[in-house]
Amino acid sequence: FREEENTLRELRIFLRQICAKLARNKQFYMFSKPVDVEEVPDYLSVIKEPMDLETMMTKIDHHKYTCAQDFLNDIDLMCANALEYNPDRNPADKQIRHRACYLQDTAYALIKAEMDSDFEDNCRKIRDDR
Ligand SMILES: COC(=O)[C@H](Cc1ccco1)c1ccncc1
Repeated sequence: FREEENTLRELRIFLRQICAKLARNKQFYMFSKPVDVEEVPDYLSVIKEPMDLETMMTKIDHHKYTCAQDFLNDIDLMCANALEYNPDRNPADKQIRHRACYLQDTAYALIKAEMDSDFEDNCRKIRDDR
């Protein structure tokens, strides 16, 4: 219906703002584009479903997200990938894990702070009815 399309359009505009804000943050540069498999040849043998902010921006444009939780599920995936691929207790791995957790908490906080819960409930209803 037209009302549903208006709601989903508003969701896409909102999610693009969140995604752009995260991608602008210098601390999250390693999440802004796909991990370079030239640089890490074994990445795809360890991580079955890579995810990054540029890919998420494209998914918004392709109408892949019908509610904020779908978007946050990809944030969770991106974070889990970083924890899985960088598990060691050396400083580099510890820093990327910390950044992954910081990005995840920031994404949830931004969405909770700026999204009306009735709006998200409406989006979830549209998703579940589809
Ligand atoms: C989400 O980013 C990653 O998991 C890669 C893994 C990686 C290891 C070596 C090259 O890339 C990363 C990039 C930059 N700094 C830390 C780790």
